[in-house]
Amino acid sequence: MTPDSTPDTPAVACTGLCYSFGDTRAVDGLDLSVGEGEVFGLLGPNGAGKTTAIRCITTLLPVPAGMVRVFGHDTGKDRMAVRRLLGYVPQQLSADSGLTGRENVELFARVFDVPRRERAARVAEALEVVDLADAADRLAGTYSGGMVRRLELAQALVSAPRLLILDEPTIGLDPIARTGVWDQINAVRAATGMTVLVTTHYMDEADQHCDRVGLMHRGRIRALGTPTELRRGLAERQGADALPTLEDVFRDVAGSGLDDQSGGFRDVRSTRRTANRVG
Ligand SMILES: Nc1ncnc2c1ncn2[C@@H]1O[C@H](COP(=O)(O)OP(=O)(O)OP(=O)(O)O)[C@@H](O)[C@H]1O
Repeated sequence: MTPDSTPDTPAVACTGLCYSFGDTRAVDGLDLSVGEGEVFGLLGPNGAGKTTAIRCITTLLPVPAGMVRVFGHDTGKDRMAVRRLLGYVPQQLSADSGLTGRENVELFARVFDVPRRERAARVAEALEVVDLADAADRLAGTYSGGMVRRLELAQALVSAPRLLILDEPTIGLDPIARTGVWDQINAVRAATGMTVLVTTHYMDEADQHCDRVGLMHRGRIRALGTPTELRRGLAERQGADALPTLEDVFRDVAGSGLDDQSGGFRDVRSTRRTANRVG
């Protein structure tokens, strides 16, 4: 616990967060609270503002309007304290193909100030957790897309963060590799009680793995709850017998906006970005 936090202090609290790129209002008054120990899914189409919000939470972007706190620390005033508490797996490639898996994780251990004496053991442990111990001394450039994603997870985990933030961790992976990545995330969470904030386009994954989800559209959360609450809520509003899917819920919330310039759930843009990333 930090000096500013109590057992009820949320892992992440955004209040009225706004961020613009020129005339584009990427995040538009975002209110969000993620409880400690939750797996929270931030969902939405391309351009909804998910990555921008995540970058504000991770302190990579400033917070020009509103407030963001991580375990009670103001990201504007206490940037280093926030950074020490979190592990971040960005959409862009963060592993170096010219280094071995172990060397990649060692690099992160040094950057995140893992004490020198503990470093080798912590690196080995992180690689073991993501099931890469046997491949640890191979060049990352020889890894499959799923292995690269798991290596990036090990990089984020080596500093033993209290909050793990993953931006589209499974996009572009085949279904077996997607399951593998989620297995590792769930295993770590079960072992450590760590809070997980994840963005994804895959509604089925959010439904299966997230305790709560926030459906984001045009810079704001438009619906919030457990996947089952949101699906039951729509069934009641529609008087439907069968339970709708989360994707149905999102279409109901976002309406025709999904078909405009913001893109659709499976917009090719992100897939292409990831194909480049792991290629
Ligand atoms: N560096 C930038 N410069 C200008 N506009 C940007 C920049 N980054 C994002 N935007 C714009 O801000 C809006 C929100 O983008 P953001 O990447 O946060 O959305 P997203 O929900 O993460 O989408 P995706 O799923 O494609 O990653 C979009 O309209 C996008 O075009």
